[in-house]
Amino acid sequence: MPLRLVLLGPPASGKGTQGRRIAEREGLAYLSTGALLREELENEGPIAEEIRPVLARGGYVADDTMCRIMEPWLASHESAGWVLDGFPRTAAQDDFLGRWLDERGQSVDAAVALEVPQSELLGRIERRVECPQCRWSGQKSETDGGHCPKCGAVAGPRADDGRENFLRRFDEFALHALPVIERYARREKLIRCDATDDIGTVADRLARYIDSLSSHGQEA
Ligand SMILES: Nc1ncnc2c1ncn2[C@@H]1O[C@H](COP(=O)(O)OP(=O)(O)O)[C@@H](O)[C@H]1O
Repeated sequence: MPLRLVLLGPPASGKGTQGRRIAEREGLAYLSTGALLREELENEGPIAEEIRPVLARGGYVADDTMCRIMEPWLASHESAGWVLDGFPRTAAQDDFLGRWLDERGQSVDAAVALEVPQSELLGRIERRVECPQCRWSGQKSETDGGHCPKCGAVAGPRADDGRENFLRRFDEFALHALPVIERYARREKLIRCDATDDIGTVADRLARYIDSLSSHGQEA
């Protein structure tokens, strides 16, 4: 059975960095909804006007819109394993995902909650850059003199990574996404992972959790 994972955690907790590593290691597809939305903005796609003010103020995009975006992606990855970074972020999105998978006899195998104190997150946000070409994202210190380590394009700060925007996103996380984390805890599908250490240490920790998932069902 392909592995289906969701990554949960506050802004800058490392969902993108760790999500890509997990996907690469396990041979899974990876989707960042945040990157998808930023691409939509840059390409002036059909929902660009709707989402522009929402992203600018650090709010969450409407559930209906998010589910409409997710449906074709899920459909085109129906028989694949995947790592979702940024979805579901609300109870309604979690209901949608659960229904969609259930109709196909599938389910989320585990949710990984990356835990980092808020004081550390703010520092990470201030140092974060993203590549406009391949959407690699990481700390400025990981770039090659400002160039993306993956494709070489010039990486720069995200427009939504100011302090005020971060604080609003953090509030949205506490209000909407924490209850989703609690849902997975009640379903006994939650892996809580201390994500304060360096990238390699957190990646090794996650790899151990995921290995034990694959070999013992959900008993990680
Ligand atoms: N599932 C979602 N539901 C609502 N809004 C979303 C969702 N995924 C992404 N977004 C929007 O995209 C923004 C950026 O997301 P992301 O790149 O994951 O950054 P972060 O996790 O640092 O907030 C969010 O602040 C929100 O406005």
